[in-house]
Amino acid sequence: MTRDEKIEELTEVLSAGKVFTQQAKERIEEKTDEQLDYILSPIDQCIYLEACAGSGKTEVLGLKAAYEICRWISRQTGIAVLTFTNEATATIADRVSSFYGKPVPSNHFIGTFSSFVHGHIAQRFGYKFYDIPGDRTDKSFRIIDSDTNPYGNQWLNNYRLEFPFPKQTIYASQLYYKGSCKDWFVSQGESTKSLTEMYNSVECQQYIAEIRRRKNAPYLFQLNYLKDQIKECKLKFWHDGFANFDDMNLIAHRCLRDEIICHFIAKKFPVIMIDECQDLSANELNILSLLITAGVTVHYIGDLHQAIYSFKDSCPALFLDHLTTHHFETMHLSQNFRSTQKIVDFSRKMGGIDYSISGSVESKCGNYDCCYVEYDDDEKDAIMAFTDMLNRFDIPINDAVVLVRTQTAKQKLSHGPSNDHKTHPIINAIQLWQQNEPVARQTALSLLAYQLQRWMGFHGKSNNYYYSDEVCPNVVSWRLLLRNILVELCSDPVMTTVDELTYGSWYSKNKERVISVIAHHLNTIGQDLPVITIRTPKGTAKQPMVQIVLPEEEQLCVETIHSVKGGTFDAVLLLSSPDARGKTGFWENWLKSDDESGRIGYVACTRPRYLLCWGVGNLSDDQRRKLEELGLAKLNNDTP
Ligand SMILES: Nc1ncnc2c1ncn2[C@@H]1O[C@H](COP(=O)(O)OP(=O)(O)OP(=O)(O)O)[C@@H](O)[C@H]1O
Repeated sequence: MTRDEKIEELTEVLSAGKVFTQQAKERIEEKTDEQLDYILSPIDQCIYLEACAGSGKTEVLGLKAAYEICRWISRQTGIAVLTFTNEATATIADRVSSFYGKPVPSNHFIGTFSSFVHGHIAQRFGYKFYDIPGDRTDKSFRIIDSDTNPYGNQWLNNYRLEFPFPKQTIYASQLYYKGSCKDWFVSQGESTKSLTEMYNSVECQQYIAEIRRRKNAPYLFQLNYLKDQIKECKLKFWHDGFANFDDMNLIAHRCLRDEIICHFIAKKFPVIMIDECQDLSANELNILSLLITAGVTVHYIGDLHQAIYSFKDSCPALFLDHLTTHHFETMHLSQNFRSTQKIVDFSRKMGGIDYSISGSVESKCGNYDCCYVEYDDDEKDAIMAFTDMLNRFDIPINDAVVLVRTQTAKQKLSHGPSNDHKTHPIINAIQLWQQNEPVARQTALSLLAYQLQRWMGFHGKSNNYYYSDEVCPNVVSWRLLLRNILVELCSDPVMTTVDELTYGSWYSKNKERVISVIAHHLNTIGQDLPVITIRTPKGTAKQPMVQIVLPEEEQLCVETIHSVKGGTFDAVLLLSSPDARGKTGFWENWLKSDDESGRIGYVACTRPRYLLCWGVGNLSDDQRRKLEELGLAKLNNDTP
C-alpha cells in the first residue's frame, strides 16, 4: 500500500457513518509511515511495537484501537485496551473516543491492567477455587493493603505466618510472590525482603539452631517447612475471602489454569492491547501467557529502555523471553517528536540503543543542548548555573525541572533554607512568610525552626522543619507552633518594616519582642526558651535591610525521575548524587545501559525538548573526558 492509500483506508474506516472533523483528518495525515504501518497491522498476529521515547505511543495506540473498534462486528466480544494508571487510562480513553467520534460500545474495555484482572477474572471466578465461607453472599475478595496496621486490626493475628523469625511477626497481608525469582517476599513499611534471604541470615539461623538444640530436634524448621507454612498462611487468608493487591494476580492465574474459564475470557476479549508494556510484572506476564495460549492476540506498545519498575517485579529479560515463546512480531517507532537531535543521539548512546532514532525539534541552545556542570559541595550551585542557562536561552523557568533520584533528595532541595537566608533567619522568615506563597512559607517555617534549634540545642532534619520529639510531641503541632509564631511576628508593623532601616537598627528595635513572642508560644507546648541575647550578626549592623525574595533556583520545580516518566519539559537538570553511595542516583551508574540504573538515567535524559544538563560533583580529568566523549559540553561560568 502507498502512503496515500494507507491514509485513505484509515480515514474511510474512521469516518464511516459520522461527521469527521478537519482536525481529525489532519491528525491522521501527520502520522509517519511507521505509525501508519502499525495502525494498519494485522489484529490476528501478536505484535510488539518497540517505540522509542517521544514517539507518540499513546496517540498511536489510541488511533489503532479506534480503527479496530470501528471494524469490530461482534457485540458480545471486544477489545481490552490496558494501561497501568488511572491517569494513563483517562488519556487513552480520550484519544480513542476522539478518533472513534462517539461513545465506545460497552463490549470493549479500556482500563487499568489490574481493574481488568480483578473485575473480569479474579473477583468473578476466584471463589470457585477458594471456598469463601458459605454464609457470605458476596463472594468477592476483600483487598487488604500490605501496610494495614496489625495493631489496630487484631483479626490479622489469625493470618500470622507460623515460623520463628527472630523479633518479627509476619502476616499474610504482607506476603507477596515475585514471579521473576520464584520467591516469597515480605513487605513491611518501606522495606521488602526475600523470605529465603531472611531465613538464611545469620541471625535467623542462630535462632533456629538454638531452638533445635533446646528441643533436641535437629530436623526442625527446614526451608521447605517455611515454604509450606507460607502457602498455608496465604491459603487460609484467601479461603476466608481476603487478599492483598498482588494476590489478585495469583488468584487470576489460578482461575485461568482452568481451561473453561480461560477460553471464556479469551472468547470475550480476543484482542488485548497494552500500553507501557515494559512495566508488566512477571506475574502479569504469566497471566497473559495463559490467555495467548488460549488464542488471544496481544499487542504490546512500550520501550524496554524505560523499564524502571523492578520494585514491581518488571524485568526486561523476562519480557523478551515471553516475546520469543509466543512468536511476537516486532515493529518499531523510531522518530522522536519530543527532543532535538543532539539530545536524541546522546540518550540513544547512553541507553545502548542499536537502531537509529531521528529527533524532530529544532535546537535552541546550539552546542549546549546537552551539557554538564560540576558542583563542589552544594548541589544548589548546579541549580544556579542551570538557571543562568535558562535565562540565556530564554526558556521559562516553569517549563524546566530539576530531576533527582529519591524523595529525600527532592525534599532536601525543595524546602531547605539556603545558607544565604541563615544569616538573618528570623528577619528572612518574617519576610518570606508575608509573601504568602507555598515554597516561600515552607522556607519561612524552616528558617524559624533552624533558629529555634540553635537557641534550644535540639537536633532535627532540615527537610522536616528541624522537628525533634525532645521538644514537641508530633510534627503537626510543631508546624502549627512555628506558624503561630510567624503570624504573631508578622502582625506587628514594627517587625515588618524594612524601608530605610539597617539590620542593626531592626535588631535593636525588635529583639526583646521577638524573644517574648517566641517564649510565649513555646510555653503553650510546655517548653521554655533558654536565656538568650539576640545580637546583630557580625558585619551586617550598618548594612541597609533588603527585602528578600527566593532566588529563582528555589522556584524551579524539583521532581523524582520516576514521577516524570511519560512527561515532557523544555529543559531538564539531571542532578547526580555527589558520590557512588547514591547508587542509581549517581551519574556513573546511568551509563550502565544493561542495568536498571542506566534505564533510570535514560528516562530522565529523554524528557527535555531543548536542554539537557547533568549536574555532577567534581570530576577527575578522565571522568570529564568520558562525559564529553558521550556528547555533553562542559558548562563554564562564562558559558556561552
Ligand atoms: N506523527 C506525528 N507528528 C507530529 N507530532 C507527533 C506525531 N506523533 C506523535 N507526536 C507528538 O509527539 C509528542 C510525544 O509523544 P508522547 O508524549 O505520546 O510520547 P511517548 O511515546 O509516550 O514518549 P515517552 O515514552 O518518552 O514518554 C506528543 O506531543 C505527540 O502529540
